[in-house]
Amino acid sequence: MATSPCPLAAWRPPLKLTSPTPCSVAIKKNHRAFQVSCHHSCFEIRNINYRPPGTQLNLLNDVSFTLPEKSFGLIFGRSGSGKTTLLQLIAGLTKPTSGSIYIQRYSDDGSPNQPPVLLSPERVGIVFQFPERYFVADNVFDEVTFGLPRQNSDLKVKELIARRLERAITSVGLTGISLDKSPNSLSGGYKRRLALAIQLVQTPELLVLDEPLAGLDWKARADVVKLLTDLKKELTILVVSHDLKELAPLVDRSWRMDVGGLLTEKPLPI
Ligand SMILES: Nc1ncnc2c1ncn2[C@@H]1O[C@H](COP(=O)(O)OP(=O)(O)OP(=O)(O)O)[C@@H](O)[C@H]1O
Repeated sequence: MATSPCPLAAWRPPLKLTSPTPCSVAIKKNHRAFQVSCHHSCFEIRNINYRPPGTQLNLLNDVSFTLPEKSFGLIFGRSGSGKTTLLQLIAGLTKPTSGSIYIQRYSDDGSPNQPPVLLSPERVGIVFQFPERYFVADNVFDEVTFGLPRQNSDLKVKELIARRLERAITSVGLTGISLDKSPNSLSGGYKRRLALAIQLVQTPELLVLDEPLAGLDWKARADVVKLLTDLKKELTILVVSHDLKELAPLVDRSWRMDVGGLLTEKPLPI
């Protein structure tokens, strides 16, 4: 795979302006020079094609894009154009017909470390549209720790699970909720927080979310937007959504998916 210099060189605002750091690029704003800290890894989706089994046409056609770590990407576009399918491919739930997804790490001087590493599905957390429909446990504790080795009696493993649980619950703001509560008894907004905690407990590096605001009232939507704003400080987030106005303040990069599975980087049409 051909590698390119750190994509931050072509990065656009919004940018985090910081004091000079290693791996930084100088930009000028209002005639003053700033240093912009560089991202040290990027998720690189390269030439993804996908043709569902038994069909004649590609649903996704040569999809390529780059998402620097701790940035927020948004994919919008017509219903049925293949956005959800792309998220499922990135999360490793479906295999692309061709193409790959990498993590490219950069050294302090901004040059790419060789070679890029294939992104393993364990590094990706996916929250489906209406995730509450997939809750399986009787209480919040079991729901969040479902995928962890809870039967392991090793004290170190138990401590690790407890730490991860606490961290996930805290980072989604579920600390005031009893872990004995039924997931289905939570409000709409809290169910979405729980769905995020289920992924965060697995400590993903990339979080992909399908329509995170769908079906919520205005208050819950505002809560989820605030939560995603906080999570963005720690994680790379890729969202598929039709709710462009509400998510716009978070968005660093956006792409439009057109029918025929063609993805193009575009500003949000708002
Ligand atoms: N395995 C498959 N076999 C056949 N068709 C499929 C398969 N997977 C997806 N499709 C079809 O591909 C199209 C794109 O689906 P997808 O859900 O990815 O679109 P989308 O852009 O997310 O739409 P929406 O915005 O409505 O959620 C749909 O028409 C879907 O039925």
